[in-house]
Amino acid sequence: MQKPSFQPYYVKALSSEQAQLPTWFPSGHSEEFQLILRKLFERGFRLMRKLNIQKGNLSNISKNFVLSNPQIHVVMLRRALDGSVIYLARVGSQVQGPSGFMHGGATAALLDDCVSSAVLLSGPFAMTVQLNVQYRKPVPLNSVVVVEGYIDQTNGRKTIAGGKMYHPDGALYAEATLLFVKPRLVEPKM
Ligand SMILES: CCCCCCCCCC(=O)SCCNC(=O)CCNC(=O)[C@H](O)C(C)(C)COP(=O)(O)OP(=O)(O)OC[C@H]1O[C@@H](n2cnc3c(N)ncnc32)[C@H](O)[C@@H]1OP(=O)(O)O
Repeated sequence: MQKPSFQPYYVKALSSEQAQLPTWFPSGHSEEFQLILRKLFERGFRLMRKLNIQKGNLSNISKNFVLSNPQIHVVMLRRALDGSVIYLARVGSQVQGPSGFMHGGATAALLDDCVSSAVLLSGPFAMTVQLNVQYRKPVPLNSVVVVEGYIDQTNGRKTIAGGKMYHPDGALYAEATLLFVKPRLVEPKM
């Protein structure tokens, strides 16, 4: 397998498999998972080029319902330019809502998680208080999606942010607007 011709990206796999990706493709993962990653990268990078992502950087990742879900393999990247976050995700067969398609709640959770990552990696702890999802096209099960999360504006304790979920070829599956609030009193540990 050839590396894509442009670097540098630093990526880390987040999945039920605990092993981390080395700088590039993993050796410790199952063949099936490596194949999934390759497909993700091949198709996802085309879109990332379009989105002008220059550097991916990941740290301080905590496991949660989405990122530790064995049915949702996520590779996460952070765009150095503006701190937006990209999730390349493969949705498994059990994340079903309508027959053959992804559950809308899972779509919302994936969008929330990706946008929350952008918010959390950019500033102080804040929680989602509003999430509005527009579902544009059904997402097939066992497919790869690209999710982008970005911050629109921060005003005091409030942050307005947005997220989009695409087919790797660029077709829009869903988009969301979110409001985050930095809690007044408690700062829960992530
Ligand atoms: C890399 C790792 C990635 C990890 C990703 C994890 C993703 C997880 C994302 C989530 O799912 S978070 C979980 C779901 N969210 C919650 O459970 C939040 C529940 N809400 C709360 O706990 C409280 O609302 C909160 C602590 C966030 C705020 O309470 P506070 O008492 O600190 O604030 P307050 O009630 O004074 O509100 C502050 C401002 O926000 C406004 N506000 C609060 N809730 C609002 C709301 N729902 N809609 C609109 N505005 C709201 C409120 O009106 C006010 O505006 P003003 O300052 O202008 O007066």
